[in-house]
Amino acid sequence: MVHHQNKAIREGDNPDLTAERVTGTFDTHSMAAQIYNSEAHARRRREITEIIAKRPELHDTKPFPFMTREEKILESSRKLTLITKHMNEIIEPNNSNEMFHLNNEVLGIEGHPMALHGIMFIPALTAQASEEQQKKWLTRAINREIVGTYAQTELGHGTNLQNLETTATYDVATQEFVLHTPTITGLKWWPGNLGKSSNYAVVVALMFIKGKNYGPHTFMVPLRDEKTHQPLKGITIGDIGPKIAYNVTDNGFLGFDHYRIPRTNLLMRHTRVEPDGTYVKPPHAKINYSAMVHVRSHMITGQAIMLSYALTIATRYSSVRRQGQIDTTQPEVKVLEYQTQQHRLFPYIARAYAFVFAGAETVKLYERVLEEVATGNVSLMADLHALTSGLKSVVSHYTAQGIEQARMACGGHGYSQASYMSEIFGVAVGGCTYEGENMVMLLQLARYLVKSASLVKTGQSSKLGPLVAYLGAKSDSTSLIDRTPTTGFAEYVKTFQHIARRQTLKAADKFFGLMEKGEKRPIAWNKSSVELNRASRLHTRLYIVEAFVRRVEEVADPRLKEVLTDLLHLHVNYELLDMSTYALEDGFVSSSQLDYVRDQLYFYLAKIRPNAVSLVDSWEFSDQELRSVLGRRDGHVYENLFAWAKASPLNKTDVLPSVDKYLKPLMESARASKL
Ligand SMILES: CCCCC/C=C\C/C=C\C/C=C\CCC(=O)SCCNC(=O)CCNC(=O)[C@H](O)C(C)(C)COP(=O)(O)OP(=O)(O)OC[C@H]1O[C@@H](n2cnc3c(N)ncnc32)[C@H](O)[C@@H]1OP(=O)(O)O
Ligand SMILES: Cc1cc2nc3c(=O)[nH]c(=O)nc-3n(C[C@H](O)[C@H](O)[C@H](O)COP(=O)(O)OP(=O)(O)OC[C@H]3O[C@@H](n4cnc5c(N)ncnc54)[C@H](O)[C@@H]3O)c2cc1C
Repeated sequence: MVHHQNKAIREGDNPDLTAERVTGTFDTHSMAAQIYNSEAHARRRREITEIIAKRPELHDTKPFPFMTREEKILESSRKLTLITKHMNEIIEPNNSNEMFHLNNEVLGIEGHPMALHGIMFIPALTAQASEEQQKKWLTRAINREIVGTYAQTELGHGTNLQNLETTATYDVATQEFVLHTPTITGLKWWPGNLGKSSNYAVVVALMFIKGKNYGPHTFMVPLRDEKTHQPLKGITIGDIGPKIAYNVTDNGFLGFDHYRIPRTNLLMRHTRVEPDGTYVKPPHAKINYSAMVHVRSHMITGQAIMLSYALTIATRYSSVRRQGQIDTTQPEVKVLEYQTQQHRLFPYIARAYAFVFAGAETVKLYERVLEEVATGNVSLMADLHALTSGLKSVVSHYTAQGIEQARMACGGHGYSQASYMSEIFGVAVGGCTYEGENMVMLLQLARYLVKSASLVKTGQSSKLGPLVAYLGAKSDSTSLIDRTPTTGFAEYVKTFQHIARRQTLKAADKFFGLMEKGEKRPIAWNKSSVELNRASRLHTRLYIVEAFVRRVEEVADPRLKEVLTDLLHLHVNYELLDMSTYALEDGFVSSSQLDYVRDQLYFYLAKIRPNAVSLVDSWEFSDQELRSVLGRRDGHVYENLFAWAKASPLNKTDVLPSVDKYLKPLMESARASKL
């Protein structure tokens, strides 16, 4: 038996797809270890996939697109119950990476009744509840004795937390907080699983003590009776209705009518209210925003995975779809042979790898900050906030763009729900909004960049943190791309640094200049905000390139290193062309240098071509996880598209009741009137 580098090869597969896999130059299991950050985890993912494959009760009973929302929620609850019961037979206890994979395989990306329980409720309790409170609630939450969510956003306010309307007013006499929703716009609106599933929530409300507003604080709030699941008195609660996607999750609304909770339900790890109403300040004003930072840190990887779903589907399908000829004397080609198709897909494959490498670094930094904050050291919170704000915005933006490109690359069949592209897009694009609207989060990073620019301008560059140290460096007068015998990545990094530095300093100049001319700070900020956000994007894209370079430098296996180096070449050339306006503006890069960059790009599209399928196979998504007829591992697309269509609920009968009721009489009366 021949041992291929690509471990997805099986007998009986579509030969067009097998031919792609045979040309792969690297071991896909080893690449999976890069993607998932360790050989052990990549192996465990495969083991979990195998266990699930052998348990039909954990499989979808029919394709998701054929289910109603209610059916999907029922089906998801059934499987959630099973995996809760058999968790220890499938994954290692409390291993969040394994849990993430188990959920994606069994429950899928459309959410489930305990999605927010794991993503935000438990992280909020872990970071913000005191030890005593954790003893009371955290263990019960981890055991799934109670189900919770994170209720912050309201109908009228999501971004501007200072103007939330839900109030928590301390009553010294009873030592209780009184939660109240004063208006319709003060209703909590959007929290995942709030509508129907959760019986508790970490609620964010403005805290008032003796008439003074202390701003947003987090409270543990019971919402429903633990036995009957009926809403408790004083609570109005429900589902907000269907969304673009993610409809298995019951995003909800919630109102309070003078609803009382004990003083000790204020989450008190970092902040306290004494029985007499004395307020004890936290060590950092935004310490209670930790659940948001948790999601922002982890969603970089989550987004990379969704982008890779779409790219896996489109790249496999492009290898079995034959349409048209390049050489008219030859048979029809696989659509992946077209340079335009490669240009549509391969730069996004490179981005998906870049994002997952950046995501791994972010999670590491997050874990470090979490540990430090637990001991009272808040020094890295601002850096983490700036980094994750930029990354969540840039990565979710390009993920959505990439998924849409992948859908279009599948032609007509990409528009069918059999491709699953619309759901992947719908779920992923939510990431541009949740956890901070992208523009808003870029502006958060811009605050950090402007402060850093001030240090540079006042000769204090030595005080710059490592993520922005390049802002204080001196630039070469022109880029050395194509001017040195072997143009390496260092030249590209220097060019990206130059572009990001120039835009940051320019945007900061504009902002400070407007203030010097007499504009008030917030007005000057608003008038500079498009330029500021450009700086934030460039800074973040520089970080992503650097993370990619760091990873490639670490790789020892020469075959992996070669293909990852090819991907990195593709990435830096594509990125530079995409931001060439900035590079051309001050003549740092000339148009002849851009011609070189373009040639490099085409060279690497062609070089990557034989490895394209192996690069997407390396993500090791099972068919169950992808839920896409077009993206099937075996490449047998056409017969399965036909089977899928035949299974459509509309095809259960030959004549629909709507035809009997309306169309037949309509046609009959039209015919009769002609007589
Ligand atoms: C785990 C796996 C994940 C995979 C995910 C997969 C699928 C997920 C599916 C579904 C979605 C799941 C969850 C979504 C849940 C939500 O959406 S929860 C709601 C999220 N809401 C937001 O993100 C709101 C956005 N707004 C804000 O964060 C804040 O309002 C703000 C814009 C940051 C401003 O805050 P405010 O208190 O008004 O700030 P102020 O102007 O007073 O001060 C600004 C200074 O504060 C610093 N700062 C802000 N935040 C932080 C922070 N977190 N850490 C450190 N510092 C922070 C900021 O830098 C400013 O500092 P200056 O020094 O003054 O510049
Ligand atoms: C799928 C999904 C799941 C969610 N899950 C949860 C959840 O579990 N819990 C929860 O509490 N919330 C949740 N949310 C809510 C989400 O966090 C908010 O919708 C998000 O933070 C954006 O806030 P907003 O809706 O108020 O947008 P808005 O702030 O109203 O944004 C509208 C526009 O105004 C702009 N804008 C607003 N403020 C500024 C500013 N200061 N400067 C410049 N431009 C600005 C924005 O850029 C945007 O273009 C979820 C949302 C979605 C879509």
